[in-house]
Formats: sequence, C-alpha cells, structure tokens
Amino acid sequence: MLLLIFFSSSIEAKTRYHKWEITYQLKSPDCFQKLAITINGSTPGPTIDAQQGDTVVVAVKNGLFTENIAIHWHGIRQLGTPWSDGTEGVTQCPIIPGETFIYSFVVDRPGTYIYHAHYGMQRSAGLYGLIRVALPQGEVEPFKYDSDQSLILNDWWHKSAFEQSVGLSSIPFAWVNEPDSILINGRGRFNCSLVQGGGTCNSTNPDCAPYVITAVPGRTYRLRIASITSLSAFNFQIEGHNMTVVEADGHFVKPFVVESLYIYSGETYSVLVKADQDPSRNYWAAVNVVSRQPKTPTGFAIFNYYPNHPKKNPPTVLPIGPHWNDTTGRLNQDMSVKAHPNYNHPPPKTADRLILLLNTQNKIGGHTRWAVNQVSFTLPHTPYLIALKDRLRNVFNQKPAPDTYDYKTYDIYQNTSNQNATYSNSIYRLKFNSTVDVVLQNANTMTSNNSETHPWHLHGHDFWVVGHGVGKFDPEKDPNGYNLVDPIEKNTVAVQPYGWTTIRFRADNPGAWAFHCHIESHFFMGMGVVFEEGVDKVGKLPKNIKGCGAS
Ligand SMILES: O=C1O[C@H]([C@@H](O)CO)C(O)=C1O
Repeated sequence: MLLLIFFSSSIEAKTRYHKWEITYQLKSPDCFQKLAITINGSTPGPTIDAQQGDTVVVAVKNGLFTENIAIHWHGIRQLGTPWSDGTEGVTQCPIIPGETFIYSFVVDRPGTYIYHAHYGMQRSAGLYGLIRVALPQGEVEPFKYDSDQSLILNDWWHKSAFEQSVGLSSIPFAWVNEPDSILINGRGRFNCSLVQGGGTCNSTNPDCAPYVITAVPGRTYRLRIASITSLSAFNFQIEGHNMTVVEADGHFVKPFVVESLYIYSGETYSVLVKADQDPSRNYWAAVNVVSRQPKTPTGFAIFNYYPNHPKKNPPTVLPIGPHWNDTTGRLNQDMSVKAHPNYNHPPPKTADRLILLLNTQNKIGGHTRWAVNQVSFTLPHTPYLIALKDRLRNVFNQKPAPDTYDYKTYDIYQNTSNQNATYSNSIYRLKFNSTVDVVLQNANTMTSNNSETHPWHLHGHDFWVVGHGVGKFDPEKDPNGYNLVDPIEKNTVAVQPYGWTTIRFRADNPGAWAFHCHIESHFFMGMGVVFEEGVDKVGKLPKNIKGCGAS
C-alpha cells in the first residue's frame, strides 16, 4: 500500500504556484544605480523550477504606478493555453497598474527556458528570469554531471527603457547604442570613474560583486546558459576549459565540444564543463560582445576552484573572445548543432508552404524602421487572438501579409536607403496542421557594407533548423542541401549577416503566434510577423485577457 501511494504521487503532475509583484526599485547591478523593474524586489526574477507535465500558475500583480506589463514564457508552447503566452497585442491586453493577471500553463518538455516582459522595452529594464523543467521522476538526461548551475546573461544600459523607446521612435532617430555593461546572473561591472552627468556609482556595492561558480576539482558541471539580451550577441567561455554542448532551447544535442560558445538573445544552451585544470587558482568565465563592434567591457564571473577563495581574482587577463566580425566561426557553430540520436524527431520531408522573409532596414515617413518583405509590423489595439476568435474583422488589416519578396532582382548587398516600405498589422494565416518553411533572408542595412545578426524567435512552437547559408537563398537549389535527417529543434535561431536561415515547423498549435527578431529594439521598430493557425479550435477565451481595443 505504502509503495502504491509513493508510486502514484511520484508520477502525478504538480501545480506550482507563484505570486509575483512587479515593482520599480533602485538597483545597482553594474555598480551604477538605476530604476529597474523587479519581481518581488529582484532582477533577475525568481527561477521557476518545475517538472515535465507540471502546471505552472503565476499570479502577476502589476505594482508599477503608471505602466502596463505582460510576461512571456519563452520556449513554452502553451498547448491548449494560447492566451497565456503573455504577448501584449497578440495574445492578451496588457495588465494595467494595480491589476493581477493569472498565467497558467503546462510545462510539457524538460529543459531550460526563459521568461521576460513582452511589452514595449521593459525587458531591458530588468523584467526577466529562468525556467528550468526537470525530467519526470526516474528519467535521466543522455549525459552525466555532478552539479547543475545556471547563468543568465544580459546586456544593460543606464538610460531608461523610456528614453530608449522615445529615441527609437523620434525624428531624428536616436539609436540605443551599445550597452554600458554585461550582466551575469544580474551582476556586472561598470567603471565608476567613467560616469558622466551625475548618478550614483559605487564599485564596492555588493550588488555588483562578480558572480562565483564554485567547482570541486575533478567534477563535471552542467551549466545552463541563457541569453536574454536586448541587443547583443555574446561569446561565452571559461578560460582554459572546453565545453561540451548538450542541450539547446530544451532539446538534447548530439554532443560537440567548443572552446567558447556563441549565444544569441532568446537562446538557451546547456554545456558540460569538467574542472580538470590547475586547481590552485581560479579562472575567468568571460562574456564578450560579438557580431556588433564591441564597445562594452567584457562581462565576467569567477570559476572558482574549491578551496581557493571565491573572491581571488585569476592571475590572467580577461579573455577578449573571438573577433567580433568572425561570421564564419558563428556559422560553424550554427551548423554543428544537431539533434541527439536518441531524441531525434526528423521533420516531414516536404513542406506545404514556403514563406520567404526578407529583413531590411528602411525609412518610413522619416522614421527608421525594420521591415519584413517591405512591411514594417505594428501591433493592433485589439490583440489578434481575441480579434480572430471573436471575428472582429475591422481591427487589423485583413489583407494577407506577403509570402515573398522580389528575390530574382533584389540585391541583398545594396544599401536600403531608397527602399519604400509601409506599415501594416497584417498577418499570415496558416492551414492547420500544414508544414511551413520560413526562409529568413538577411540583407544590407541603410549603412553601406553593413548587415547585422538577427535572432528570430517563434512563439507557440519549436521548429527544425533545416538550413543556413551565405548570400541569397536560391529556392531552386538551396533546399537540396537541407538537413532533414537530424536537424535540431529550437525556438530561436540566428540569421547571420548577408546570410539566410530556413526553419520548418508544423502549424499544429491553435492560436496566434508572434515570430520576431529577439533584439528588443528591432521588434519595437517593426521586425516581426504574426502567424495564425486553427484559431477556430481555440477554447473559450478567458475574460481577463480582454478589455482593450474592441475587445
Ligand atoms: O536598428 C538599428 O539602428 C542602428 C543603426 O543602423 C542606425 O543608427 C543599429 O545599429 C541598429 O541595429
């Protein structure tokens, strides 16, 4: 009998309740004091730990005085709960000050995920954290480790999210510029002697003491590394230690070894690191900006060999990482990530629809914007999920968004300053259960000889990364090179400068789902689209997502 009770409780899914209050607080994560958006007083917010199959319930109270909020559960597919995706304007109305909104969703896959604000530019104000989903009782990962630790990487500005968003939407345009510092688990280091124009900066503030990972010599550490940057692509390394990549965006990877790991905003990886170097000293864990000219000092934590003092600085200089402009190195890593042979679910061999998306930077009516097939995305006042389900037709542009661009004549190396793009909130409607290929095509920006890296994130799905290439995608030839054998499944993938990336997914999750560049300012400037599938199959919408626009 006892055994029976034990058995049934160990397989029963749990409900994990969290009660959060979102408030502004003065914080000094990089020694410089700034107003940050916190969860129960902290940034990053609390880690959500759960087990596969559990239901996570988060009651979010908006304790900001004058700002709305919404929180997205990044990498969680929201099967059957599309209204809990937390995407303001797409799946819900924002949570207004003083109101409490209850998110409730099932974490259906083990792995490492993120949560973050999905309203305006609030992510860069500090509203983010980690979600770790363990395997069911009795199951183990296809790799071994002695200890499981997490590092959440971020970029940080002293300017407020308000000042940034006003700059981005003004004429003349004011770019957010490179971050002031890099944060590892919410800790960074700004050189206080560089503070201009006042402000409080205290280099001995314990808030900005470097994060320490303590390792026992000979042991193997699983490090879950997540990037939630608003802009930067990073390279992460632990001086002198190789890392074996074993997980990407919640999927087990065919293990491969790197000296350093490239990680883009919205991605998560697990790596295994063995503490097998000289145990008489500590080592730097270093984070460097790549793919944009780095103007931000190297971020660092201390990889501390027990029993050395955790605050003992390594005797070496901080590693500077690979050259920022080494696109080949980054593309090589992109192509090395494949599904683990025992967890491989190959994609359908053909797709029912091909959507070619050209990413360009444009001027529209004097504003600097990003566009996809010459359409710069704007969010409607009535969230799509509500408009579609309740058949409110005049609340967004009903004309389908364009499936292609003029790929025969478009020169991806040309400067886009003379291109004419338009604003729209039109969407892509996908046939339920169809297989869709989306090719992300990168191009030159409005600056000559410049093309940037964009990490694209899909809500509500994982996709197979079936191909990456350099130059212009050729729909006749390039699909012949697709990996349909063991492509990795992910929710975020980068498209490299002047390159292309193809993802394949099944439109099998009823709802309305954003697909966008995970650089916060780029989505703010229009770099995104929305897919709808099977909205007629969505259950009754909860009332609490409504109340804005025509809803
Ligand atoms: O969207 C962007 O704008 C700037 C620059 O292109 C114009 O100032 C930049 O680097 C971006 O990524």
